[in-house]
Amino acid sequence: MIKLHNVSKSFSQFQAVCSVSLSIHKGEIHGIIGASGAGKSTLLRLMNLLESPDSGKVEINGQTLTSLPGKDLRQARKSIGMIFQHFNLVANKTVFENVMVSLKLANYPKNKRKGRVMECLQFVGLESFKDKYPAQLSGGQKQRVAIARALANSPQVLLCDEPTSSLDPNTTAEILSVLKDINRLGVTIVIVSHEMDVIKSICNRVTVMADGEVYDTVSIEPTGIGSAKNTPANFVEQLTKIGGTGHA
Ligand SMILES: Nc1ncnc2c1ncn2[C@@H]1O[C@H](COP(=O)(O)OP(=O)(O)OP(=O)(O)O)[C@@H](O)[C@H]1O
Repeated sequence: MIKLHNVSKSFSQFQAVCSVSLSIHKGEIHGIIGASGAGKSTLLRLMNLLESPDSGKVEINGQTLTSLPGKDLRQARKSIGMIFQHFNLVANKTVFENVMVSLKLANYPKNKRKGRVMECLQFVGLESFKDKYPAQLSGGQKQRVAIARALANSPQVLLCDEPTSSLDPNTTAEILSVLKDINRLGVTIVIVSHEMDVIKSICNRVTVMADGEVYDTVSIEPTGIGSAKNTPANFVEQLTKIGGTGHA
């Protein structure tokens, strides 16, 4: 589904991602974990070319994103949604308008836009909040709007950058449950998180990063939302000890 081949990215002299090769399987929920500064967010942003790699190749669904001209890249990006830790909503637009932006940018058929926005808001349980502004919403509600916006163009992949790191445990569980529902629709999910319990509760496979490199990728049995309670101090070490189904 997503294939990275020897992908590298530097900022000035600093190499944030060093020759990473990784395959994300269709339909899985794939976690990326590692210490602060390990390169997790950069790696995620390389998957949709929000960061362009210095070298290497990024493939999605057999399409090599790194060799597509601008117009084709914009088209290919419609199949990749993304959500962020701080939601990135437009403050002076309503919930409805925030989701609409995504359809306008993708040139979605005009006569179907309103219906599609409402469908997406319904999916995340926020149709009655459509005329509110982001400042009138809780963190969890803001993330739901961001999810609705990311889903508007029916992506095949959803990239999630620390989607629950600003949320309390109950709201985290609610958002993870929405992500699980999205995955059941067939959407492949990649989730960057430093929260071990988040990774353990929903991911099928996990990639551990350290110093810009992939330390390991392991399969795990998701424990279920809300059931994993530990947040170990040394999560990289802990993760490699998870008694899952072994190397992937
Ligand atoms: N746009 C940028 N300009 C300069 N340096 C950057 C940029 N983006 C990331 N970096 C650096 O690259 C390294 C990896 O950053 P990245 O955000 O990918 O790590 P991370 O594992 O997601 O960390 P965290 O968990 O703290 O968010 C860091 O040292 C960071 O300072």
